[in-house]
Amino acid sequence: MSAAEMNAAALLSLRDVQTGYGALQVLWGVDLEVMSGETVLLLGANSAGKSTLLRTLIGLLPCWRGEIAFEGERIDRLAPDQRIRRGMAYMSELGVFPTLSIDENIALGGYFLSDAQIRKRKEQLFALFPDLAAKRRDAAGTLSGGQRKMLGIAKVLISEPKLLLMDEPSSGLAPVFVKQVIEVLKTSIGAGTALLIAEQNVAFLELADRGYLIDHGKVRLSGTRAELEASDAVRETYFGL
Ligand SMILES: Nc1ncnc2c1ncn2[C@@H]1O[C@H](COP(=O)(O)OP(=O)(O)OP(=O)(O)O)[C@@H](O)[C@H]1O
Repeated sequence: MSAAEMNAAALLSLRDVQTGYGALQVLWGVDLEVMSGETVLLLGANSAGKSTLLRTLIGLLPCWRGEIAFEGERIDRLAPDQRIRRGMAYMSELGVFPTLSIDENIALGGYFLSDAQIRKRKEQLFALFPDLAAKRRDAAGTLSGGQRKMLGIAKVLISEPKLLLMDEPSSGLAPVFVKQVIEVLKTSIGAGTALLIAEQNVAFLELADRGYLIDHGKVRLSGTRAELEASDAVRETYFGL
């Protein structure tokens, strides 16, 4: 069965995805789905393969075997920009260009939109992120770690993606900023945007409809938020219990 046939209603559907770096195989056959508007958490210990999976989904790494379908169509041979034009967006752990201004960083996220669309979306985003609006001409490198994450989020939201892939939005942040990022994601993500978030921080479970636990490049467990919260495997991975 192809990835698209597995669940025709899924926004994103993966079947037997395998990849790695040179001789090192990291993903060993991942099956996963994200439905429209859903928030899905990708949990897993260090080196489990979460970042590798997100890079493969956006096309920064080739898919060695298996299939990736987006809105029912194979995308695993498309270049990243073609995937972005179809409605995917990717926020890496770094997220922003420190030497460019806040304004320029946000505009970059919408590089394929018209100037008029960029202007309109920027004003909507600045209304959502007043801290960024106040500093819009300043270099992104002058922002605090928490504000940089907000900018990274604003930058990927400008294109109003159907699916936003986020790699560890909590990385490098103090707990107080992690809470802020979670709040911003709650309030700024529209119903039309599905999220797939790779995280080590279980606090993100509060955002999730469902999640997957990745272990050594395979899905060890999947379930609803409540099922993951109650899971011994998740507890073992995150709290060593
Ligand atoms: N550019 C690379 N070249 C070679 N090996 C890599 C590269 N990036 C990651 N790896 C290896 O791939 C494996 C999975 O790493 P990955 O970054 O996907 O894990 P992760 O689950 O995202 O972990 P973390 O939470 O620590 O980022 C690790 O063994 C890592 O050393």
